[in-house]
Amino acid sequence: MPDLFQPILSVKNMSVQFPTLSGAVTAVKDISFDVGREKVGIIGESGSGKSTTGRAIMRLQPANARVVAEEMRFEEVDLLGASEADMRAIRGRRISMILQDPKYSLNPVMTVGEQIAETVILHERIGRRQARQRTLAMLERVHIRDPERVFNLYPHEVSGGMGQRIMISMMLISSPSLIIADEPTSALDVTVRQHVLSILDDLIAERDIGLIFISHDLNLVKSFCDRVIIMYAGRIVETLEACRLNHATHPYTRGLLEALPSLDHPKDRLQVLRREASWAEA
Ligand SMILES: Nc1ncnc2c1ncn2[C@@H]1O[C@H](COP(=O)(O)OP(=O)(O)OP(=O)(O)O)[C@@H](O)[C@H]1O
Repeated sequence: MPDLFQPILSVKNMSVQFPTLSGAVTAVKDISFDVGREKVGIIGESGSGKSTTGRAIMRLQPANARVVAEEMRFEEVDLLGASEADMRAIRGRRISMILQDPKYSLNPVMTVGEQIAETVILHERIGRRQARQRTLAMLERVHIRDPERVFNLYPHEVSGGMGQRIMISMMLISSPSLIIADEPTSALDVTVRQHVLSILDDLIAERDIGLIFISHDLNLVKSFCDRVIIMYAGRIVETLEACRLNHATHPYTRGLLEALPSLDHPKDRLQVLRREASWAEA
């Protein structure tokens, strides 16, 4: 039985810089956080450094990016010192990433079933017949009603919601301990989104997986995650239990909460979000 409170991932004082023609851009500034077997949301407006954080953990940042940290540890692995071969063994097998649009993550010229089966064959070195059985079972697990038929479909033949369920099955079939989901449902409409999220929720609870859920949707993160990290201009300004989000003290988080539309208390005008340069400083 895994220790639910033991961090799977520990990041200490991580910064990420990109050289640009007009000088270095520090996209992530000195951030520290842990993730256990829990759902941690990372929230912040566009450009606040959420995706850069996710990619740096996977070591998938562009070649010119500079990542520095005091520590980046995933289970027993020192992510800072790991070789590219070590990372290839970790990506997809022990840490998986679910991105916004399955269209761009799935191979367009392979059926979805073949792609999932390939993943199992690659990671577990099992035979084709066994991989096919595992794939069909996993498709069923993400509530795909006719897995034999869906196995033979190409990515362009599936809807957005089904595509995302296929991605989830592909990312979970190798039983990772950490999943990084970057805006996984923002391309879906509300009812499909709820369905996809409840499937993801069941699977990660059943397997004690840690989840980093990157989003700009405060309401969604509030209801779906256990803890929320709020980023502003590359910094973590506040970390809270999701159920305590309404008691947030940082003025940026308060601004985000106050900008949410509410049916109970309709507002004539939405507030303009307050921003201060000092929040992005140490
Ligand atoms: N390859 C790059 N070169 C230069 N700057 C970059 C690069 N990638 C990201 N940045 C900059 O880093 C900052 C953080 O970007 P990032 O994509 O992590 O933000 P984000 O919070 O995920 O935003 P969004 O919600 O729009 O995806 C931005 O200012 C962005 O312009």
